[in-house]
Amino acid sequence: MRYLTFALAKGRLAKKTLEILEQVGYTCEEMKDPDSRKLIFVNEEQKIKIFLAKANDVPTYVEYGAADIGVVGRDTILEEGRKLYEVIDLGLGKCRMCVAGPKEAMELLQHGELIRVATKYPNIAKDYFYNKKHQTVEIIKLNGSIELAPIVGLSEVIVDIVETGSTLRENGLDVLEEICPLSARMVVNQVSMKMQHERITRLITALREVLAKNS
Ligand SMILES: Nc1ncnc2c1ncn2[C@@H]1O[C@H](COP(=O)(O)OP(=O)(O)OP(=O)(O)O)[C@@H](O)[C@H]1O
Ligand SMILES: O=P(O)(O)OC[C@H]1O[C@H](OP(=O)(O)OP(=O)(O)O)[C@H](O)[C@@H]1O
Repeated sequence: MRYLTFALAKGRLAKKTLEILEQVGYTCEEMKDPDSRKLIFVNEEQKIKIFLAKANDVPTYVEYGAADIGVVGRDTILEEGRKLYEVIDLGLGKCRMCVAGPKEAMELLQHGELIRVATKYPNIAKDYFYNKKHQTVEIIKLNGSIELAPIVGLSEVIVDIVETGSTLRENGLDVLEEICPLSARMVVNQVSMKMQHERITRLITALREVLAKNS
């Protein structure tokens, strides 16, 4: 039997993803060693390999077939726009993609003014403003602490993830528009879906049962 290779997003989603995989019977004890610098883990008996990668890179590994399966936030899937099958919503890491800013910026949005939008997600922001709202904006790509941008005058609004809303609140910003809900998804390489169809289908069914039991 061929190995089934998983690419998981490291960071926030990793621990819970591993717990869910464990519930469907896939385990990698070695991964639990916090001091390990090893990048890929193999379970010879179960014929699986698991590696953790930077979230943005997970769709790339899956599209090219370096991983058969990936687990990553929907934000990353939308931003990367890779060719893959999104097969299951794992319900982890629930949050929302929003346009946010100071209250006063609402008027600029409503009047379709040429505003500056700072974001870690330029493709999602472009799709939202250009295709859905037909509003011309200037997109400014940042890599973190996005909420700073309207405070220091880099942009009028931001497009970013909102979970509890505390970061916005503590910085005097508000959600101005909601773009879409987000959560972690399992994605599958298009060729693997055909070549390992039975095994992947069995995994999806087992995951559905675990998620139903957990809910
Ligand atoms: N409060 C939150 N902030 C950011 N991401 C969240 C939050 N809640 C859930 N998520 C989900 O968790 C995923 C991973 O978040 P994480 O912060 O670990 O990665 P990242 O933002 O890509 O990492 P980095 O800070 O290295 O750029 C996000 O892509 C998103 O789907
Ligand atoms: O609604 P909240 O619960 O406050 O969560 C949202 C915040 O968390 C994320 O930032 P992250 O912690 O990933 O740091 P970053 O700004 O460096 O990306 C996101 O970009 C928001 O800033």
